[in-house]
Formats: sequence, C-alpha cells, structure tokens
Amino acid sequence: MFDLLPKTVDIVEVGPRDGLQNEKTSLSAQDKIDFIDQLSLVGFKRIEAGSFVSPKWVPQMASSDQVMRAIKRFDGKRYSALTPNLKGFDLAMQVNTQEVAIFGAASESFSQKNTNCSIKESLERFAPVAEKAKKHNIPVRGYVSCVMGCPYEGDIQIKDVVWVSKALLDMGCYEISLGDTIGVGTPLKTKALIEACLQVIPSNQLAVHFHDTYGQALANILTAIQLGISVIDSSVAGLGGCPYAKGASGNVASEDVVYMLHNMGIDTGINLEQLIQVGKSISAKLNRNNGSKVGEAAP
Ligand SMILES: CC(C)(COP(=O)([O-])OP(=O)([O-])OC[C@H]1O[C@@H](n2cnc3c(N)ncnc32)[C@H](O)[C@@H]1OP(=O)([O-])[O-])[C@@H](O)C(=O)NCCC(=O)NCCSC(=O)C[C@@](C)(O)CC(=O)[O-]
Repeated sequence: MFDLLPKTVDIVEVGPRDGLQNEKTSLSAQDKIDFIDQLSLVGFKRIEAGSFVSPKWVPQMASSDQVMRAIKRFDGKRYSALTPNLKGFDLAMQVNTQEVAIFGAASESFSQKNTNCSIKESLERFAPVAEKAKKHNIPVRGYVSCVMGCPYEGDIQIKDVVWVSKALLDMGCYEISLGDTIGVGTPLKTKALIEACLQVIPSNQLAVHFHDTYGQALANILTAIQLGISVIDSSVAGLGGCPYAKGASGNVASEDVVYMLHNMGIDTGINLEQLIQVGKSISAKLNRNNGSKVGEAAP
C-alpha cells in the first residue's frame, strides 16, 4: 500500500499569497516581508510571495511589488507570484519575480467570479503571459481551481479538470497544481482525479493544492503521494482561502503536512520546530486562531 512513497516531497508555501489574500487583517508590506524571510529561513525552497492582480479585486495583495522588491533572496529558492494577464506579468518582472503562476478553473461560474471571464477567455489571456515568460526564461506554473467541486456549480466533471490542465501544460506550464478550492475532495475522489490527470500529465509535472474546509486535506495528500505526486501546496497556520469562494477555509496547514511526512520518513528540508513558531507568530499578528493542529498541539 505504501510502496510508491517518495523519499522527498517539495512543499510550495502559499501562505503569503493564498493565505494572506483572504485574511480580514491586511498586513503591512514590512510585516509580509518579515513573514516571507522567516519562511525562507525555515527551509522552504518555493514560496508564493504575492499576486499581481487588480488591487480593486484583491486589496490584500496590493503591496506585492514592495514585498517582491524587499524580500531576502536566498540561493536555491524561488519566489513566485500570480499573474493573470500581461499587465500582471509586466509588473512582476519589474520587481524581479523569479516564477509566475497563471490560474484557470474547471468551472465556468468560478472562472467568471474569480477572473471576470470564461474559461476559454482566461486561456486566451494566459497564452501571451506564457509566451512572454518563455522569452524571459521565467518558469510558469498553472493552477486549476475547483477540481473537486465549485462553490457555485457543485460537482465538477473530471474531464473538465483534465482538459483545462492539459491546455495549461500545452501552453508551457512546467507544473499544474490541482486546486481543491473549497476542500470538498475525499481520498477516492482524489484517486480518480489524479489517475485521470496522469493519463495526460506526467506525475513530476503535477502538484496538489488542498484546502481543508472539511478536514480531508491530509488524507487526500496521502492519496496523492501514493500515486506518485511529490509537490504539495500548503500554507503555514492554515491561513487563508479564496476571496471568490465563499465558505472556503484555509489551505492545509504546512505544519500538519510536514509533521505527517517527516513521521513517515519523507524529507521536506523544513525545520518543523521553527515552522511551528512562524505559524504561532503569524496567527498572533493576524489575530486569528492557528489553523494548524500540530501548531496548536506543540508547546
Ligand atoms: C483578472 C482580473 C485582473 C480581470 O479583471 P477585469 O476587470 O476583467 O480586467 P480589466 O482588464 O478590464 O481591468 C480592470 C482594472 O483592473 C486593472 N488591472 C487589470 N489587470 C491588472 C493586474 N494584473 N494588476 C493590476 N491591475 C490590473 C486594470 O488596469 C483596470 O484598472 P482601472 O482602469 O479600472 O483602474 C481581475 O478579475 C482580478 O484581478 N481578479 C483577481 C483574481 C484573484 O486574484 N483571485 C484569487 C487568486 S486565485 C485562487 O486563490 C485560487 C488558487 C490559485 O489558490 C487555487 C485554488 O485554491 O483553487
């Protein structure tokens, strides 16, 4: 049953973006910079540090340019940001963003609510971003939201996730992150989805991005890694959610993922004790409960 477990797993820390974009308390640019620097020191090699989207749509991300300018850059680490269109890409390039992400959805309604356009139109907007990124040698990650269900449409068909994922891959994304935006997935649904995606996308180009709304995220992650997935998105202290998915709680907590993996003999390169302290301190700063069970249990 555990034959296929990897020896190492890469964790993409999305707290500074997916986490903070939906918190009621907006942090100052300096607080975000300190937060990201702490996450670098804890050992994350990939940190999603901001988002170049409309500040009218997501005001919490408005200081992403200041953040990108000032964070400490460590060798061997990549600091990425969301760029939904060429405007976002150009802004990201002005502040030395090392990797960008374009974000589509498997649900028409979610695509409209999140990006004000249909799935097809979103792909048309992403294509020039991917093309320009290629010219600049900037890696592009592709997200697909609502892979297990949509807050507006309910069930989503696996075939819709597969075709949007493949379209992003064909556009040049080096990795596709499958987003369970509202955390409704369960292990058997995860298995069916990943098996279908693996028909068209190699396992080393797939990542999973679970929100923990229904407490299923760790079980789903375990299912995913048993199927050969070795890149997991998570957010310290389980911060955040999506502003255009009402009721969606935070991402699975990084501390909980690291605890599970380390105790299964899977290396992440992250110092769990230090990570727990970062989770406690950011929760205090945001005046919110710590969404990590491990963070809460630790003295
Ligand atoms: C996509 C748009 C921009 C389209 O928004 P739009 O209104 O259709 O775009 P527009 O081109 O008509 O522009 C409208 C205004 O926005 C400005 N604008 C336009 N583009 C940019 C930009 N890049 N950066 C800064 N400003 C921008 C533009 O300049 C203009 O300003 P105005 O003339 O009104 O002053 C808008 O819908 C938007 O920003 N949406 C935000 C979506 C978002 O960030 N959602 C959360 C992230 S996705 C997520 O959380 C899911 C994920 C990835 O985590 C996976 C999962 O869990 O499912």
